[in-house]
Parts: sequence; structure tokens; C-alpha cells
Amino acid sequence: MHKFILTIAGGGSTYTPGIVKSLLAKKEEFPLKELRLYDNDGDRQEKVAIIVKEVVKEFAPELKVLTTTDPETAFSDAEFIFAQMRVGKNSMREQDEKIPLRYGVVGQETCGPGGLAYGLRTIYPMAELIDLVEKYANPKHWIVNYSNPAAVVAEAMKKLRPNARIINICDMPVATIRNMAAVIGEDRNKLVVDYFGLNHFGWFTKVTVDGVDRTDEIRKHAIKHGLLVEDMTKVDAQHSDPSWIKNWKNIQYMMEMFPDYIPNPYLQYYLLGDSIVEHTNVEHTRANEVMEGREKRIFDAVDEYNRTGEVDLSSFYTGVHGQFIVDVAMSLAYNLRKRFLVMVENKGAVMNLPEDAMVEIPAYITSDGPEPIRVGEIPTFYKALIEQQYAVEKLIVEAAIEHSYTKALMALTLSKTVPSAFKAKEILDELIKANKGYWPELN
Ligand SMILES: NC(=O)c1ccc[n+]([C@@H]2O[C@H](COP(=O)([O-])OP(=O)(O)OC[C@H]3O[C@@H](n4cnc5c(N)ncnc54)[C@H](O)[C@@H]3O)[C@@H](O)[C@H]2O)c1
Ligand SMILES: O=P(O)(O)OC[C@H]1O[C@H](O[C@H]2[C@H](O)[C@@H](O)[C@@H](O)O[C@@H]2CO)[C@H](O)[C@@H](O)[C@@H]1O
Ligand SMILES: [Mn+2]
Repeated sequence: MHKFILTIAGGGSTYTPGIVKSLLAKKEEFPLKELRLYDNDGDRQEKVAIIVKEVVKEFAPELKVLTTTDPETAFSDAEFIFAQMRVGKNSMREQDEKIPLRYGVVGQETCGPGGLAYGLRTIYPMAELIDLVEKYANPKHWIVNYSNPAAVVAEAMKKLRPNARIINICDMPVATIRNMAAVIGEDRNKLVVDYFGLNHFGWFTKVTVDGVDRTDEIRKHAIKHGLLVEDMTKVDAQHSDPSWIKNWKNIQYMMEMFPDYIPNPYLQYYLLGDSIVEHTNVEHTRANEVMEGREKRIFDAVDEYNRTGEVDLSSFYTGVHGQFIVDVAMSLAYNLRKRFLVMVENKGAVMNLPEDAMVEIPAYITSDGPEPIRVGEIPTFYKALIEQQYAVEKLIVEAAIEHSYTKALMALTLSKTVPSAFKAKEILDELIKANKGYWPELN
């Protein structure tokens, strides 16, 4: 059976050990010849690699593992590249979240002004990564990208690298499906969903199990409880963090008002923005929770290893995040035509949205890439919200490409999270200062 060369770009990511564990759980069906980690921060990557090598020792001691900061070493003949860069790391995420909050506006990793700031940092490093992969990797490679903000990255790569063999994915819908499955007592892999939207901006319209429509059971639960399930630590330890409990609970308030479709949790930042801001501690945001939680746990485990030679393999997150990217890669590798929610160019799948919108909808994953499934017409409320948000994403990409301050200001002004152009300008000017050295020049 063919064995694949797979490189994780952003190997120093806190998610790398969990992804490797998910890869090795499928080593019989998806065998690896070589696992490579690539990062532009070698020190960080070497530390995370200590945990990774322990996972490999435990589950596939025969597997060759290589860590490098050299693109040629990383990508030569690679067949799959899992991309998960965080340009500016969590310290810049903290700025993305806190600067808008100081102006009474949603401060979030991928939504609102913070997400647009993150997008302006990530666009060109992602294009550069694609160029490096295309220079060295197997010509039939696939880049499966988690690097956020995925909506902006997808729109930008459509413009800057239209022929790239890249598929942009998000594990939020899969996580939501996992919680829905817990609500109705089913295995998440048995749920077949209809869904439409943009990344971090979509709605579930139907959920079936073995052909039986189970949507109403889930809707009724969500209207009362959101998509919180009994013991979140059993479902996803990461999601027992305070801000994630709030995220799942806030689905209730959106469902009470708009019960037709089940919203992606991220819609709370657009539909409940003032309440979110009111209940967010501007001095201690999600970035702080992550730096004090997921990130600290990993590096404490490395310190422990350096002291004792022992590694606590429970120190890192595993779950749908790792399982999903491996499932997508396997469907690409073996032309399985698995049905997943991924980002694709609309091209009429959602009849009354722009043809060129990068929508997140169900698609069959084939060896030639995603084959979108037709959605049809969507109702006015959703169409209007999506068109506004898509215009924001188009404008921030145009701002990066054209070096246009005005287009960046238009993007922030148009965002549903920002109340006025005055506020947009104050936030933009502060973000420009904070992102010196990361953003393209805006004139
Ligand atoms: N799409 C999704 O649904 C989804 C889910 C979870 C995480 N993510 C994203 O995955 C990424 C990783 O998350 P994390 O919390 O593990 O981040 P992290 O900060 O722990 O690690 C990110 C790694 O990327 C590296 N990096 C930054 N710029 C790079 C570049 N130009 N080239 C190579 N490496 C580079 C950093 O050095 C770091 O080691 C983030 O973008 C996050 O938003 C996406
Ligand atoms: O605040 P973070 O860094 O913990 O998470 C931000 C990411 O949240 C989503 O990914 C979740 C995923 O939904 C869940 O199942 C599990 O894997 O944890 C992930 C991280 O919490 C979202 O899809 C990502 O885009 C965000 O980066
Ligand atoms: Mn996501």
C-alpha cells in the first residue's frame, strides 16, 4: 500500500500533537512514509516536537519524523501539507481581541476588526507557503488548510493563487455536529447535514440520521439550552473553558429569535455583539485563556520532560480537530467522495449569492478536490447578512492587494460588529500601529 509523505506547516502549533495522534489512529488505512514538521520558529517547533515524538514512539515507532525550518527539506516530494500557521502567535491574537474591545466593539480571533487584522497578517505568508510548496512538493500534492482566518485566507488565495491545490477547512461545524449528535444520542459520523454560509458565518438547515429527519429534536433542544451538552469535558475538554461554555449557550438566544435554522456559534459575534462585549473582560480575553491553558499545558509538559524524561500525553488536545483534517485528507487521497462542509467558490451552488463568494457548504471530497452540493435559494435574512459579511471579506483582501487604507476602512465600517465609520477609523488606526511589521503597507 502506498505510504504518504506528509508535512505539517506550523509544526509548532499547540494542535500538532493531537493531529499526529489522529493521523496515527488511521495508520493502517492512511499509512505515512514520513512525517515532517515545518515552522518559521525552530525553537518553538523543537519543543512541540518532543511531545510529537513521544506520540509517534507510542503509536508508530517505525515512522520517520523530521523537524525543519528549511522549506526544501520540509516540502520536497510531499503529498499532503497540513497548514496551521498563526502569524503573530497568540500575543498578536491578544491585540486583535483587546484593541476593538477598548472601543466597545467585538474583539475576537477571526470575527470583526480582530479577524480582519489577523487576515491582513496571514494573506501574504499563506501565498508564500503555497509558492514554497509548489516549488518542492509532489505536483499532485494537496494543502489542507486550517490557518485562520480561513474565510479571508480562502478569498485571498482565490485571487492571489487561483490554481493552488488548497482546500480550506474549519472544525467548528464538525464540533457543532458532534454536540448535536450528543443531544440526540447518535454517533456524529452518522449525521448528514445541510448547511450554508461563509466560514464562521453559517447555518444548519437540516440534520438527518439514516435518512430520518432529526432536525426538530435538535432545534427544540437548542431553543432551550443552546448546544451545551451535559458534561462538556466528556465531549471536548477544550470546550469546557469558560468562554466556550458561553459560546455554546449563546446559540439559545439566537434560536429563540430565529428558530428556523441552527446557527454556527460564531454568529453570536454578529447578532449578539453588544451583549458579547458587555460580558467580555477586556483585560482577560480568549487569547489569555489559551495562553494560560492549551499553550501553557503543552510547554509545561515539555519542561516536565526536560526535568524527568517523562511526557504527559494528556497534556495536549485531541478530538474532532485532528480527526476532521485526517478524514478530509483520506477522502482526497483515495477519492472517497466523503461529504464534508468545506470552503468552495459558490458558482451557483447557493443560487442567490454572488458566483465568486467563498461559501462554506457541503461538498463531496474527491481526488480532484471538493465537488460542491447544490444548496438552492436562501431566504432574504440570511442572504443579506452573508452578502454584507462577504463584502467585508472581499474588501479586506482588496485592501491588502491594493495597499488601500480606504478599502480597509470600508471593510471595518461595513462589518456588522462596528457601529460607525468613526469607530472603524479609531480601531483601524490603532490596529495599524499594533501590526507594524506584519501588515502590508496601507496608503
Ligand atoms: N480552521 C479552523 O477551524 C481552525 C481550528 C483550530 C485552529 N485553527 C488555526 O490553526 C492555527 C494554529 O492554531 P494554534 O492555536 O495551534 O497556534 P499556535 O500559535 O499554537 O501555533 C502556530 C504556529 O504557526 C507558526 N507560524 C506562524 N507564522 C508562520 C509562517 N509564516 N510559516 C510557518 N509557521 C508559522 C508559529 O511559529 C507557531 O508555531 C491558527 O491559525 C488557528 O486559528 C483553525
Ligand atoms: O479559542 P481557541 O483557540 O480554543 O479556539 C478557536 C478555534 O475555535 C474553533 O475550533 C475549535 C473546534 O471547533 C473544537 O472542536 C475544538 O477542536 O477546539 C477548536 C479550538 O477551540 C474554530 O473552528 C477555529 O477556527 C478557531 O480558531
Ligand atoms: Mn474555524
